[in-house]
This record gives sequence, structure tokens and C-alpha cells, in this order.
Amino acid sequence: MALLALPHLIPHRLRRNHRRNQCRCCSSSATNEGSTAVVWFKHDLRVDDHPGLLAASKHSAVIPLYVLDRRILSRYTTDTLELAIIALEDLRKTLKKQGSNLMLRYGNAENVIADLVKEVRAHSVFVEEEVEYHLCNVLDGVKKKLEGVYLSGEGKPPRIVFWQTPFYESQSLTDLPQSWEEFKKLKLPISLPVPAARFSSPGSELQWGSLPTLDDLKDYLKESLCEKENNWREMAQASAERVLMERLGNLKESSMEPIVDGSLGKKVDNSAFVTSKRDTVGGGNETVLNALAGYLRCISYESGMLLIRPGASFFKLFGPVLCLGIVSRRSVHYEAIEYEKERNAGFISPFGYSAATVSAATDTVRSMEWYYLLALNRERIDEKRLAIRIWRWKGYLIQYTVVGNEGPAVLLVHGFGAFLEHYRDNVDNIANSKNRVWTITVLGFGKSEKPNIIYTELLWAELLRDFMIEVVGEPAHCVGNSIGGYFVALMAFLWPALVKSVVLVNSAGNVVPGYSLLPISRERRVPFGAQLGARLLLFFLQFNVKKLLKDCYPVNPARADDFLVTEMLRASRDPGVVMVLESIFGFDLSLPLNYLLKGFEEKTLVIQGMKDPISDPQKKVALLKELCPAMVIKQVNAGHCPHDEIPEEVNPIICEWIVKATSDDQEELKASSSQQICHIKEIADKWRKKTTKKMWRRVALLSPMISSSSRSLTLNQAASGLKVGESFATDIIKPEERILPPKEKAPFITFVLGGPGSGKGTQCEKIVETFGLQHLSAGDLLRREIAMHTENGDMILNLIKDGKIVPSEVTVKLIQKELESSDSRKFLIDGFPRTEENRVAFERIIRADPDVVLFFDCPEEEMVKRVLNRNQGRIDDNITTMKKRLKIFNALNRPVIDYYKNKGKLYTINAVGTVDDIFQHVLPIFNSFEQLKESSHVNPQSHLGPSLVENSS
Ligand SMILES: Nc1ncnc2c1ncn2[C@@H]1O[C@H](COP(=O)(O)OP(=O)(O)O)[C@@H](O)[C@H]1O
Ligand SMILES: O=c1ccn([C@@H]2O[C@H](COP(=O)(O)OP(=O)(O)O)[C@@H](O)[C@H]2O)c(=O)[nH]1
Repeated sequence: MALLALPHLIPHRLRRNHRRNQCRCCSSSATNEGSTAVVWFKHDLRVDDHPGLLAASKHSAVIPLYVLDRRILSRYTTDTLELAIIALEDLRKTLKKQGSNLMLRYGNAENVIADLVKEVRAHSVFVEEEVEYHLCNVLDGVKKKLEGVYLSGEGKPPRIVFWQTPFYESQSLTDLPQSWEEFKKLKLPISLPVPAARFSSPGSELQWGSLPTLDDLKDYLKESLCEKENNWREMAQASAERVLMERLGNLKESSMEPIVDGSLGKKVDNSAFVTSKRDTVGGGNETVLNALAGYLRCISYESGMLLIRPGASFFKLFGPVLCLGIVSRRSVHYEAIEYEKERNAGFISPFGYSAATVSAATDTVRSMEWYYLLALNRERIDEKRLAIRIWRWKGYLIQYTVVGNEGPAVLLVHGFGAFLEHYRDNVDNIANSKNRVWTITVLGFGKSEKPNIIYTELLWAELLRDFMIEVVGEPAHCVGNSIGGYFVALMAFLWPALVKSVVLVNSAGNVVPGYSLLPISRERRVPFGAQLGARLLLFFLQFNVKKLLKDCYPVNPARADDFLVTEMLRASRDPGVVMVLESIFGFDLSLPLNYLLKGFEEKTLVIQGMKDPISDPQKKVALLKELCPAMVIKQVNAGHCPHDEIPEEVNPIICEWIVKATSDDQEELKASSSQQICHIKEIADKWRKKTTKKMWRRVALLSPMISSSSRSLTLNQAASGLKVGESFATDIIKPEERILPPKEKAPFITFVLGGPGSGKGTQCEKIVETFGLQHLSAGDLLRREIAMHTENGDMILNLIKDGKIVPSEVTVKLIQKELESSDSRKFLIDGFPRTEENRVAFERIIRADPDVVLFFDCPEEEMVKRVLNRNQGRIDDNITTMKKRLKIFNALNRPVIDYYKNKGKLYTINAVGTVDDIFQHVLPIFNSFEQLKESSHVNPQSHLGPSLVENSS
């Protein structure tokens, strides 16, 4: 990229002091005497123009906090992590200059913040509002957790204050037109940045934490992910271009570096650049603002970028720091306009700005703000189902949906000019056939962002790859219409591990007999004349959209309805749309479908509308039949978009295909599992003959199938896939020769049972304090899955909401992970097993028995009262769910209690009374176990009352 020289170090601040407005949320001058506020930084790593900090400064003391939360950081590229570290270092320095500091704490935000709030007795937590789905959930989690935090002497929990940096001065940001044209007509004034806040730090000694290095962070993030997740993330490190070259065997000839997520390279000393290529600005707020001042004044800089595309320079340079909030969008706008005024003696021409850099900066931040507002105001197509979610990809806002709780994952990708709503009559239908369906509006279309970049088929393939990795999280059956079909085929070619099967619905791309590779052009520039071409094309499309759409629906033109036309027109007026259209002139679809899907044919379904006006369907089908005989081809009576024109016909085809492809997949899996199991069996037989138990551990560690933390589970899953779980477990590997080797000493396990609200958790806390056991609450582990949006998160949420029991395999797997990763040998497993099936699964998978089973016996009315007062914001703590939970407890948990009673392991404790009284009855039970006394923190005296504790042995 030809970048002209931007001054490395801007020697003095070119910016003037400017008038700053007052933050609306904090215009009152009243201070909150004696109170402490926590300001939680996420994507607002600055002090300048920070309304949250300003509002918090009304408190007597402010604690600026950054939480190193894996759920947030794991979505960053390596470059972004590096930029964030630089910004955090700077933020800390700036705060220190003011006599404050930046606190850095590791962990889940809800726990870190709740603990800090208790520690410093904070009254308020300030946090910037979010639009991204996973971040909104993190924020929700924090809010709920804080609702349950009561500080002694305080009547109410600490309040959480959500703040924004409003770009436009508007009473309501949630009631704005959805069309850019209409929005511009409002001529909303752009708000001014607020001044940096001054505030005091709390007097007490606090642990501020140290700044991590990039390697620290990478290790920290790696730890939290399983092997598959780490492998997938690795996959995302290399750009599509690089993988393509590798696949085509061209890599040696090209000396290219990964274009997506290479490391930043060497920071250019004494400059605002963080890359040796000098194409990314980084640093703290002051550095970035100075770089901006330099950029604006270096007009030749932007004209140098004209070679690529006018206006593209700004996002390239400043996009990453804007996404981390090191500078706010409105500060950028303010600086650009001030500079424009400076050039023109205070005058702003109504005909446009005199400096190309000012246009580039203002256009970019206005465009970013527009897509932010669309995200904020996202509608629901159907109130009940298609709730739009937002995902951020490389800083761009992308819309998507997910429907369905069970079954295989399915991804639907639309065609050129369309959006996720083009699958309006497919999503629910496919989900109702027991599938989980994700639909995405890809970058540049619908209401997803349309940044000023060069759009290529490889960029879109990368977007889909990252969506699969970050959002879907497992391989999916990928359906694509038109150009979406080509993207999907490209993804299957480049990253086959992500794709279970491919469904091409009137896909773009050729089918070429005797194809031999042509060199792929690496230089992606906008072809000469593309800009003009795109403008003319846009004009033509806008004018003819209705007719063109109807032509694509020859059998059922009524389906080309006002909804589609209006949304296409709306999107066609969005900022940035011309750049997307330019891509039509620059696409490279030269790799034919039959080449891309070689080896994948058996996993490919082609649905071809035979009345497609855009291509020659007869020819395409004939060629596919000839060249890819293993593909399944369904010819249907429809035009270019059969899924939307005749959904009633296409949906069953897709659903049947998924069932078939999934069972084929399982057959394959079974075959490979059975091979692996045979292999393990062979090893097992061999070893059984000549080795001792101790050696089994080595077998377990050596076997690729049972490597990693979930050895026995993987084995079990494979076995149950073969429906020989029991026989495999008992016949081939006897318990005493188990693959999961016993640790030196069997762990001490306590199951804590009792109805909902019987006080299990409360007593567990006291047991932990006294005897140092590790507490594993099954309910908490499941709720953590929900909060972390793991693949089972949605399913668990739905079950918990309904008071139902989560499948044993899921819960036991979570418990197993905790047991295996813990150094402790003494566990309190709280709220588990809930059912006999849970119990059997635990015994089968973990191969351990509890030493003690506590049962907190509590009358129903008392449990109801406690649960309804629990006030932890739990979704299931309401009377309707509570009734269901009690029913389920009586029906399913009682048999477990009886089982342990018969085994003589049950200790029944009357759970009515004060917490301390009840604990007095727990103490002697644990006291009677020598191994627990070792680490007991107190020397508890027995006050065992025979009427209160009953051991059934
Ligand atoms: N002995 C007790 N008396 C009154 N309230 C209690 C007692 N033990 C616990 N609680 C309260 O009842 C609610 C439920 O207790 P918790 O330990 O969360 O139950 P469980 O784990 O069984 O669902 C909590 O709000 C807790 O503070
Ligand atoms: O082993 C378990 C533990 C919990 N749950 C689910 O998690 C909910 C809450 O359980 P928890 O132990 O957290 O709360 P309690 O019901 O004991 O108050 C239950 O109603 C179940 O829906 C489950 O399915 N399996």
C-alpha cells in the first residue's frame, strides 16, 4: 500500500484548546458526598470525552477498572490485543498523573465487579452501553449480579449507570428513521466532546494489578478454550488469501504475509504508528489525537490513498483505535471540522470540505455512527422469533439471527443485494425441523455496515469463517443463494473443517470441464472506471429494482413484494453502498464450483431454480451432472431465489438433506470412532496383559483420542455413538482398568442435595470456609454456559427457564472439566445429581462415588419464600417456574435421595432455622472425616442434635 509520510512524531500539539460541552447526564453540580463509584472501561479506553467518567466524578472517589474478561478479549485479534495493551498502559499513566490509577483485574466481569463493589463499598458502577449481543449479555450478567449485592448498612444494591457518547444531539436515539436519506433530512446537530474529568481516588490501599504482556494475555485466553476452540482460532490467523495460495500450491511464489491477523510488526519508535507498514495508528488518547491532527493537515496523505480509494485512508489508520474507544467518534468529527474552519477563516462551505482528509475523517465517523444507530434500533421482523443480534467483525457491525434450540447447526447466506430477511420464510421452518439456524447479513448489505474498503470474495469468505468460529462455534450445514453460494463453496474449499455440508441455491460461479489452474491475481485494486460504473449501476438498480426483482421470481412474482423492494431501496441509500457495488467489477469468481467442491461432492446439494433469468440453468445442471455426479441435484420450478419464491417446496428439500447429511456424517464418525476404539482396544488388550494399573495412565495420555482434559468423556461419547457404551465400558475396559486413571488418592466427594431454595448454596459457603473443600455448583456451572454463550448456552437457558433438568452428559461434562482442572482433592458438588439418570451418568463418566451425601430437608412453603426473596436476578426464581421445580424435585430427586439412603451415605439435615444453627448440624458430619480435618480452618465442636441430623447408615 502506498502511504505517504505522515509525520512520525507530531512535535507539538497542533490542536487548539476547544470549548467543550457539558455532559447531559452530569450537568448537575451536586456531588455524592462520601460515595464511591467504579468506572468499568471496555471500549472506551480514554479519559478525554468520557461522559461516564465525568458523571462518576461527582462521587467522592472514583475507581477506574478494566476487567480482563476472557469473553471479551477472546474476540480480539492479536493486533487488537496489542493495541489494547498499549492503550491501557497509556490510560494508566494518564490516570496516575491525576493521582488516580487504572485497576486491572482478571476474571468474569460480574464476579470481578461484584467483589470490587463489596471491597470498596461502591454505590455506583458506570459502564458504556453496548450493541453487540455477547457484550450485552455480559452487561446483563453484571447488572443482575449487582442487584443481588447488598452492602451492610445500605438499603439497596449499588446502581449500575449505562452511559453513551451521543454523536448527534437528539432527545431519543431509539426513535430515528431507518433510512439514511430520511435521517439526513433531520439535520441533527453533532454534539461536542466533553472535557476530561477530574476526580479523586479512594484513600484505602487497593490492589491495582499489573499490566499484562501480549504473551500473558494470549496464554490466559488459550487456557480458557478447549483444544478445538484453540485450533479454530488458529485457523482464523491466516488470511483467506494465504490459505488459498496454499491450497493452490502457489505459496512459495508469493512472499505475502497474512493480511488479516498478522502481528502488528515493529512499532515505529517515536511515532503514532504501531505497524512497520505505517498504516495503523495506536497509542493513548493524546497520541491518537495528535496523529489525527497530523493526518488532517497532511492533505497529500489522503490523495496518496486515492490510488486505493478516496476516503479509505482514514478507517485504515484510525479504525482500530476508534473501535477501542481510544478516541471518540465525535472528537474526531470535532477536530476535523475545527481544522476545516482554520483553513477557511472560520467558514464551512455548504458545498463540501476543502480538504480531502477532512471529508475522509467526517464521512467515516458519520458512517460508523449511522450503522451504530441501525444496530441500536434493530427491529424484530417477527416479535416472537427473529430477534436481530449484532456481532462485531474487525470493528464492523454485522446483523444476524439464530433460531432453534436443538439439532444440527445450519447457516443461511443470502445473495448480492439481499440480507438475512431474504430467508424470512425458511428460518423458522428449518428450525422447526429440529435444527439450529443462523442467518447473517454479510458486510456491505442490508443493515450491516458498509465500510470504505475493497470488497472481494475472499473478504466475504473470511467473514463467514470468523462468524462460524466466533458465533456458531461448530461446523454447520451451509446454505448459500447466488453469490452467497459461492462464498459457502469457497469456505468449504478453504476451511473444510467448518462445513458439514453445502447447499447451493442457484449459486453464482461457473462449472468448467477440464479446468486447469490459472494464476490468481493478488493485487486487488478497484479497476479503472469501477467507481463511475458503480454509480451508474446503483442508479439503474434503484430505478428498476421492482422489475428486476419480479424477473427473479418468474413463477411467483407476488413474492417479490413491497417488503423486499423497500428494504433493498433502503439499503441502496446507505452510506458506502457505492463501494460495495464497485466490487462487482472486481470479483474474482474464476475458481469454478466443481474445482472448489472437489472431494466435497457427496456433501453437496444443488437446488436449482430452472427458470433463473440470470444464468443458464439447463447448462449448469447438465455440466454438474457430468462433472460432479456425486452431488445431489434438485431442479425446481422457480427463478433465481427458489428458497423465497417457493419456500414450501425448498424447505423440505433442505431439511431432508440435513437429516441425510447428518446421518452420513455420523456414519463416518462412527466408522472413524470404531476404528479408533478398535485401536484403543488393541492397545488396551496388549497393555492389560503386561502392565500394571499405573501404566494405564500412559496409555490414556498417549492416545490421541483421549488426550486433553476430557479423556473418559470422549471415549464415552464415541462409545455411545456406537450404542455400545455400556458393553464397551464394562467388557473392554473394566472399571479397575479405566482409561481415566485414579489420581494418587481418590478425591473426597460430597453431593449436596435439597429442593430449590433449601439453602444448599448458603451452607456450602460455610463448609468451604471451614473445611476448604472446593465448591462446584452444578447450577452455577450451567448458568456460566449461558452467560458465555457456549454451544449449549441457549439450550440450557430454555431448560432452566422451565425448571427442567439439563441433559446429564452436559452437566457431567462440566463437572468433569472442573474436577480435572482442579488441584483440590475435596469437592462439594452442589445441586447434583438431580435425577437417577444424572447419578448413573456421573458414575459412568467420572467413575467415582460420593463419600457423603447431604440432604437439606426443607418444607415447600419455606423454600418458595426463600427463592422468591433470593433476589439474584435468576430467571427461574419466579413462582411459575418454582412450582415446576418443586414438582420435578419431588418426582426426580427423591429417588436419588432414597438411593443414597439405602447405601448408608445420606445425612439428612433439617434445613429450617438460622444459617448458623443449621451449620452446627453440618459440622460434625465433616468433622468425622480425618482427611477433612487436615485443612479445617477452625476446630469445630460438635453440637449434633439427633432430631436435626439423621444418618441413614
Ligand atoms: N436458614 C436460612 N434461613 C433463611 N433464609 C435462608 C437460609 N438459608 C438460606 N437462606 C436464603 O434462602 C435463599 C436460598 O438459599 P440458597 O442457599 O441459594 O438455596 P439453594 O442453593 O438451595 O437453591 C437465599 O436467598 C439465602 O440467603
Ligand atoms: O445438575 C443440575 C443442576 C441444575 N440444573 C438446572 O439448574 C436449575 C437451577 O439449579 P440450582 O442448583 O442452581 O438452583 P436451585 O434449584 O437448587 O435453587 C435447575 O432448576 C435445573 O433447571 C440441572 O438441570 N442439572
